[in-house]
Amino acid sequence: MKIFSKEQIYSGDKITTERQNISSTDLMERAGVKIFNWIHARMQGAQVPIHIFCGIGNNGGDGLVLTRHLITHGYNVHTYIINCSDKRSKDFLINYDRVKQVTKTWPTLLNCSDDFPEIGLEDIIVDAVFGIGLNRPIDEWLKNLFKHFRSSKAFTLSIDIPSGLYTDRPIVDEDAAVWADFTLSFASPKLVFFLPETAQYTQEWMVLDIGLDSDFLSTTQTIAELIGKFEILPNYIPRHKFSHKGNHGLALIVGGRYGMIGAVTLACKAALAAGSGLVSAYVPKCGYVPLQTSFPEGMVLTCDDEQMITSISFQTQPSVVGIGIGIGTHAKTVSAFRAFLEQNKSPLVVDADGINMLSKNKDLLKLLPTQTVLTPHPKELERLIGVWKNDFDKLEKVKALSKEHNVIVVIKGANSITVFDGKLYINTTGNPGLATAGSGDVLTGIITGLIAQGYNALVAAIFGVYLHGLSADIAAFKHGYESLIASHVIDHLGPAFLSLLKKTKETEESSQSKEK
Ligand SMILES: NC(=O)C1=CN([C@@H]2O[C@H](COP(=O)(O)OP(=O)(O)OC[C@H]3O[C@@H](n4cnc5c(N)ncnc54)[C@H](OP(=O)(O)O)[C@@H]3O)[C@@H](O)[C@H]2O)[C@@H](O)CC1
Ligand SMILES: Nc1ncnc2c1ncn2[C@@H]1O[C@H](COP(=O)(O)OP(=O)(O)O)[C@@H](O)[C@H]1O
Ligand SMILES: [K+]
Repeated sequence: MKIFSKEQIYSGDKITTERQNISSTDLMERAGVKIFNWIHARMQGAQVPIHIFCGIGNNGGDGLVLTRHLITHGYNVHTYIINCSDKRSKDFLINYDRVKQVTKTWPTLLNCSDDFPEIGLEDIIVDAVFGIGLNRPIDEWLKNLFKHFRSSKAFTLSIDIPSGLYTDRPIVDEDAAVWADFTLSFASPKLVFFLPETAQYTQEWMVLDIGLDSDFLSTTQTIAELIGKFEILPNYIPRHKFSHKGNHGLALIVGGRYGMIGAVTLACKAALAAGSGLVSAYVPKCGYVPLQTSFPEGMVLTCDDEQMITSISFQTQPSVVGIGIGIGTHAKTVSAFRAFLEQNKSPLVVDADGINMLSKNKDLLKLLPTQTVLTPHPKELERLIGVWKNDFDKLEKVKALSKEHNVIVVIKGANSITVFDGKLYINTTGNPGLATAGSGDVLTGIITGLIAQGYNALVAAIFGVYLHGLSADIAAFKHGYESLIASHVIDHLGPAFLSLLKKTKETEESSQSKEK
């Protein structure tokens, strides 16, 4: 699903009204009706007090359309206008007048020094204060209003975006935005729903289709895309009946040191379970017996050193090399890594200490083949790009690194983001059960295994992150978040592939889906 920028949404609005020959008021009516339908389907006329807080722009206008339809359907509605500015949008004013036609009770005007209305625990708050048009910090009174929402503990539904959040900037203060239970967003979810500093402001979200021009929707290139099942499926490469292991590549995992052989084992197993035809490990000698014992499907190559990798040389030509897991950053290992990069001809996936070595020896970045996949966790990323001021700054820094060295960077975490060529691919699978030792090693193995069998590096990174999360989601049903361990993610890769290919509704990967 595309994630449009604020500018793109405004232009989509304009194009739609022109091409469909409708007014902006008509489009607002559509938006408000969609929200009404969503509420009505769930509330079925229940007389729970609904408090609708409207700003004076078009987000407030949406709130007023909703007010009118709720009133005409007999709901218990209390509408408030946040009267902090003299400017009112045209469609706000039109809908303000239209409310008059359905009730004798005018919305309550809240001047920005007034007391707040009482909100009961069982009531519902609709937040239509600001949408994507917020353009400056909000004042103290508004912050206190948002705090009042929060302390009421009433269910809070935000329209389009939790008020107070910008689409393209961080907020400085957690009281400066509404903490929504649910957000109904128009046209596309907003990027801030997926970033660590702002995701907390909405627990759940859904996109409402308001019939924007279909050409606009399909041809507009966005800088961010949400990756779900329907983005992944077209990239899936089916197996041929007569294929043999030689058709599905050789993945080589290079890493490990004394005490860190388990990480390599996890990555190797994951590469095989992701579909690589053959998998080899390249480890120090101490890894030979454990790997041969615990990973009978694999081959094991060793360097001369017992405890750590001091040279990397092998006779085979792997389809891809996954390097860095548990490898350490000893000077001898750095030299071996440098020598390897100078003559390497295979595509690369670099993780963990591989990334740490790149961070400490930035000249090595120049030796990476194009479209190398880097999979840093937040600390590794910080070593690589430096401290960031906020999520937006982080994304810019990663884009710059990716562009300069022509590499694909997977920013790991909840909603991992794969960055390449200025574009962000935001993952929708995965759960906090993945916050466990070794889950990153499994991810590296999966991506390496996908490249081995012929997926291009960008697809492998996006698909690998998706599959890793999906497998963890399936495994979490059995094991719960706490008991989920990295091996379970490998064990459930099979069910993850199957669920991806199954055509039933139950395979929908997330409740956060586009409206049907
Ligand atoms: N296709 C779609 O997606 C559709 C979108 N629609 C809806 O339109 C929404 C966007 O509407 P919008 O452009 O009127 O902006 P909105 O967010 O209502 O706020 C602007 C007002 O707030 C004010 N203001 C700003 N900052 C402030 C501050 N800190 N403190 C105080 N005031 C502040 C600002 O004042 P000004 O800068 O003019 O002085 C202005 O008056 C969008 O989110 C969606 O809900 C649908 O109706 C139809 C289809
Ligand atoms: N809360 C979370 N929700 C979803 N995925 C998560 C969460 N926490 C961690 N992950 C995923 O788990 C993996 C952890 O990787 P990493 O920190 O490198 O682990 P390790 O070094 O132990 O192998 C990443 O793929 C990350 O995206
Ligand atoms: K809002």
